[in-house]
Amino acid sequence: MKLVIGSDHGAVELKEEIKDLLKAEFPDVEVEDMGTFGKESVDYPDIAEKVCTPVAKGEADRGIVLCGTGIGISIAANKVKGIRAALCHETYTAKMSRQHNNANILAMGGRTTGPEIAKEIVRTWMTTEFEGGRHERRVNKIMALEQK
Ligand SMILES: O=C(CO)[C@H](O)[C@H](O)[C@H](O)COP(=O)(O)O
Repeated sequence: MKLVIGSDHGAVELKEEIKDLLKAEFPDVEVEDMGTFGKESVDYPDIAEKVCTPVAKGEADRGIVLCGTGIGISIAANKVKGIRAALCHETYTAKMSRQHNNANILAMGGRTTGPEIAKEIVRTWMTTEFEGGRHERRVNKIMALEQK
């Protein structure tokens, strides 16, 4: 699996924690960091675009986007055709976002979610599969909205 990750200046430290977790616990996952790489202020829609474009094109399988709250970057991510971004603050939502929504982008907030909770969310999100069935019909309807 290839995973792309990115954050604005509000979650650079959390991005590093998550990259360390992925390296340690998911060594087979290829991780590409799309920035940002410092504390200088950047605009989260630019980061959302950098992460979501390769996922939407099928060049990466999944992505993780981070900003201060996760709100702005998840809104931006969901504007990219083909993206289903889920903003998660705890593991139940992360699990459901995979089982029911087949989320291909996980969003979290570096100013709202502590690193240990965030790591649990990532573990859950990375290891939960889409259930299909009735959920596939609904996900297909979500994707059809992009054509209207
Ligand atoms: O978009 C956001 C909120 O929806 C993110 O939290 C941003 O990181 C935040 O808005 C950035 O704020 P800053 O005051 O420019 O650091």
